[in-house]
Amino acid sequence: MNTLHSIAQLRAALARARQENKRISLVPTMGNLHDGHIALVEKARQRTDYVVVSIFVNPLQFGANEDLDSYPRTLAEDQRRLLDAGADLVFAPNVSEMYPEGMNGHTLISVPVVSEGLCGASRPGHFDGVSTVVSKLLNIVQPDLAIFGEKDFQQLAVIRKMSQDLCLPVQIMGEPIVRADDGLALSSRNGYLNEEQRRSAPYLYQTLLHIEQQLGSGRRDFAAVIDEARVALVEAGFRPDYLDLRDAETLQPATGETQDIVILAAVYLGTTRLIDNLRLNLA
Ligand SMILES: Nc1ncnc2c1ncn2[C@@H]1O[C@H](COP(=O)(O)OP(=O)(O)OP(=O)(O)O)[C@@H](O)[C@H]1O
Ligand SMILES: CC(C)(CO)[C@@H](O)C(=O)[O-]
Ligand code: BAL
Repeated sequence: MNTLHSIAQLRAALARARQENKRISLVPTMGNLHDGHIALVEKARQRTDYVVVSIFVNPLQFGANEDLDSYPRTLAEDQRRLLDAGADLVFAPNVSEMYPEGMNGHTLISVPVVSEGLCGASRPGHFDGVSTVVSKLLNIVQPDLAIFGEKDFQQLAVIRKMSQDLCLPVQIMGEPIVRADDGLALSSRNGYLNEEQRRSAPYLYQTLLHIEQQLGSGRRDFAAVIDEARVALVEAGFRPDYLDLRDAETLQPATGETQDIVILAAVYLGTTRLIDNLRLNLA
């Protein structure tokens, strides 16, 4: 397994794989890999012959007051995990390789509607940064398949729409959330939590399960169900950013008619922002 830092080297390596008629997949990440990332790599290995994992902490998707500088960068450990997981190639460019003329004035990909609201409202410009870097990575690697986690539910919806609207010749696949034994969705940012916060954190998923149970038992007063859950989160020490019921396909607010629902949440625990979601069918 090679780690390459330049686009030119990567393209040369991929040309060789293509000559051998290999089907290529891409798993885009920001590194600090955990079992959630490894599940994506394993799916990529099952589906394709040649797995590329990108590791790039993309400054374009971070807001001015966010954790770009403190985001964990653990390339050596990530390489060990990817070797064990059977990845073929790691692409770990630095910022100047991806943005040689800087980020000011760089072309932006902006996906309307689906990137507005939720994380898009709390993190202005975030999804333009994600869409832009993902489209660059897809153009650089030109994979047959690209795999993303459903933990970043809105991100996956944004990437699917971008890919469809721009006729990108790639299959976009989403993979289920991998959780710790206590239910907390794995995330690099869990590493920011102190011991006490880490003990409280699974309550977020328990809250989603409770909402699912309420809806499953027939409640349709969505606003009240959400308000009760929000109060419970606050009482448990969380600061909710959003907690919402959406149509899982369109991400528009769920109505009494919506069957395919996703409960979407972003909360702060101390200064750490956690996201999670749960999809359910009310048919
Ligand atoms: N627990 C998880 N289960 C499945 N996929 C995941 C999980 N966590 C992250 N992913 C996916 O891995 C890919 C890379 O995500 P990223 O490197 O940002 O990891 P992360 O742990 O979500 O980090 P962050 O804390 O920044 O959200 C994304 O497609 C993301 O949805
Ligand atoms: C898709 C991604 C790698 C783009 O930087 C990032 O948003 C992430 O890790 O989910
Ligand atoms: N996991 C999505 C990347 C981000 O939060 O910036």
